[in-house]
Amino acid sequence: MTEPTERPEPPQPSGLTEPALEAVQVPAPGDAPTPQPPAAAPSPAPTPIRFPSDAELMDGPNALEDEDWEDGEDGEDRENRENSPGSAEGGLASARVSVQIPDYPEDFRAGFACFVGRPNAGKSTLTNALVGTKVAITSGRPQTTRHNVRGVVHRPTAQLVLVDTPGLHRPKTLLGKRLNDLVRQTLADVDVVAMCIPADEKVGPGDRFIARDLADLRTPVVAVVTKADTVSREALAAQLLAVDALGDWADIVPVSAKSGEQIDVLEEVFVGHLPLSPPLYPTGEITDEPQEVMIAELVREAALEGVRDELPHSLAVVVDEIADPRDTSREAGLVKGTGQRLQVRVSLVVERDSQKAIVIGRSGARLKEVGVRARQGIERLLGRKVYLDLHVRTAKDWQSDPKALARLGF
Ligand SMILES: Nc1nc2c(ncn2[C@@H]2O[C@H](COP(=O)(O)OP(=O)(O)OP(=O)(O)O)[C@@H](O)[C@H]2O)c(=O)[nH]1
Repeated sequence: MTEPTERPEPPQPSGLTEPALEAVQVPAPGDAPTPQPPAAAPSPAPTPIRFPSDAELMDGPNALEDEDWEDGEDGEDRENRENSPGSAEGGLASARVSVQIPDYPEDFRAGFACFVGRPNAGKSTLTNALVGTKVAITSGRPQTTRHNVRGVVHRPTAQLVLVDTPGLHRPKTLLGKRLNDLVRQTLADVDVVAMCIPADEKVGPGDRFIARDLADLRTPVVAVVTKADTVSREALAAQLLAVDALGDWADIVPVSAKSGEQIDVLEEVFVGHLPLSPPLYPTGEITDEPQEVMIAELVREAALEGVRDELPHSLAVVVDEIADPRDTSREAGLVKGTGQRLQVRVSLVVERDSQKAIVIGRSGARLKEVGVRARQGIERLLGRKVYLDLHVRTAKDWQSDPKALARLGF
């Protein structure tokens, strides 16, 4: 997976190919080109080169503004001009400039925002609401987010890259500790952090734990009171006061990702903290998560629908193989009778056999439902028909086994 804190190389704005001014070459007087006779021809007496006087140079055309000096100019013409003896242009002929006109405004801002907050605070839903499409998985079960899913919000004057993190929490397992480290690493490197606190739950020890952690951070932190639609105006006002007392915030914004209320305000607040920068992602790109991660997340989301509390922590999903029948270079390993469907093989890894039974369900009924739901999401994501093959495996206590964690991509 791409490191969440990595600032990607800004993409080349379309139509621009050379860095500004890189191509400028103004030769020194001694560099005036000397005509070379053809190798085989008898050497005529060399034409003496007269370097123009200062007055001639001042009167002559300014090579940097010379309109005739277009890229389309025929090479022969150029050579003739360069070689024309005594010409003032001969001395300055190779002076050339390429000017870049950026296709984004001068005051364009771009950068990263990161959500933190206790599990289930609404971070993934908020990411999706800001991006305007589903890029992060959500579920009613805590800790469904394991990866830094990025969504990119494109606006005419700004680009906001959202980094969704697992919730910071008191670690109980090795996985828990690694997740916390991952979050801290991310926070130090983004332009603005948003701490999510749900409107419908009292500020508690979990929030205080995170707020304390954020206090040492140099990055500005905005408090976001999520799920504002779930409470009355009075209750929301009381929650805003409680959140205000919790830390030293750059801003406090109540939002509802469900109704869309105040999402635009939050966006504006985030953009205000971003540096002046060219766009970081090409227009239209909304996430840089690898396709396989998106597929695995869709399967995990489908598998977590309606299961008991313990499972979300114990379930990992890995894409084992993606085989395309349209790829004529491969024949082996394709399932016959599935037509041109992309064949996606995925493993659902649990910690105990009892969990395996839950995921599979009676006579495989649950797994079948998971497959149908996940396949629909994957087909929407990829824009083509998919044959989805799900396998459930047990890897005993994988959350506390460093080798198993590495194999599962943590
Ligand atoms: N009514 C309402 N529910 C919301 C809102 N935002 C999120 N939820 C619900 O809250 C639950 C948790 O939302 P998520 O976005 O998965 O929360 P999260 O913070 O990403 O959770 P973790 O991945 O566990 O850290 C889901 O059931 C959402 O549907 C909102 O604005 N209004």
